[in-house]
Amino acid sequence: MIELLDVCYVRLGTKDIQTSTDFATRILGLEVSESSRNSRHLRSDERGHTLYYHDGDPNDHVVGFEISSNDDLDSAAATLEAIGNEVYRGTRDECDSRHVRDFISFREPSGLKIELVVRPEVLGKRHFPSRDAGISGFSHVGIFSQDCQRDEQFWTQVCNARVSDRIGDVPLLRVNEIHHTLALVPSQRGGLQHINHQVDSTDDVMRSYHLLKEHNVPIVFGPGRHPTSGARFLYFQGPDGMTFEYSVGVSEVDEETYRERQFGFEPFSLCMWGAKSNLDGLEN
Ligand SMILES: CC(C)c1ccc(C(=O)O)c(O)c1O
Ligand SMILES: [Fe+2]
Repeated sequence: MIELLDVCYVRLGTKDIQTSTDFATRILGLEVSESSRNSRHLRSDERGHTLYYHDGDPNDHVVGFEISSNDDLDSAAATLEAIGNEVYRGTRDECDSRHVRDFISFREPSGLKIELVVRPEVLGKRHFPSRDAGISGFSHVGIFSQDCQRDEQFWTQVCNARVSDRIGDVPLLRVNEIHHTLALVPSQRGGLQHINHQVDSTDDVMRSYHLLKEHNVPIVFGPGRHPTSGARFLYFQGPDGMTFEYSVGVSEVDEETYRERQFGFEPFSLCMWGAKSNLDGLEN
């Protein structure tokens, strides 16, 4: 079994690196930690980077998950190969560009590229965001799934993720004590569905709501509150059609006593305040 410790970064191709950087810094509220002509590393917490933009195809999405050691990386590669996945081992240069000691990559069943990384870099220098969005860190991702039941099996049976809740057949999966680190969202395509950053307070969610509207950033869902994790949330659209979420108050799970819950596939399961969703794959 592969043991995922946490999600650690997202890598996105973009048609326009400058527009994406402006959005990430001036709107979303991240900090550029490294810059080259055709790439940007961006920080949201103590980690060296949690989002990476590079010149390239906007459909090129990668999600990195931390695992604990090189031994675990070797056994993850063997497990994945044994079930028919093609596994690629990162070169020294590729590891350096990710600021990790080692990584392997493969594609999950709906086709999204996943990197399993060992020892992602943390910086001693204090994170200093470019705008006061109140971000406390990168927290979870939504992944498009062509078959939620099949993909849930992969994440739970191969990667030891646990179901915290299901909304219909949409599972919210945890890999540690946080309510969820990934959500599978039904779609004909694969790739990333949304990128979540936690913020400090409901005031931060509401302040950003007004700022985003002033900047004509499309609001996709919210402000609202998820009955599943309990988080107050706001979803909005960034460059290349990517959806971002701010949320605050996600619950933690006691592994010994928690029992997964089944929510109906209906609007109030997504927002207990009654906001309507325009999220791709979850419109209501
Ligand atoms: C996948 C969807 C939109 C979803 C549902 C519930 C939560 C939560 O409980 O926090 C999310 O963060 C989601 O993104
Ligand atoms: Fe989310």
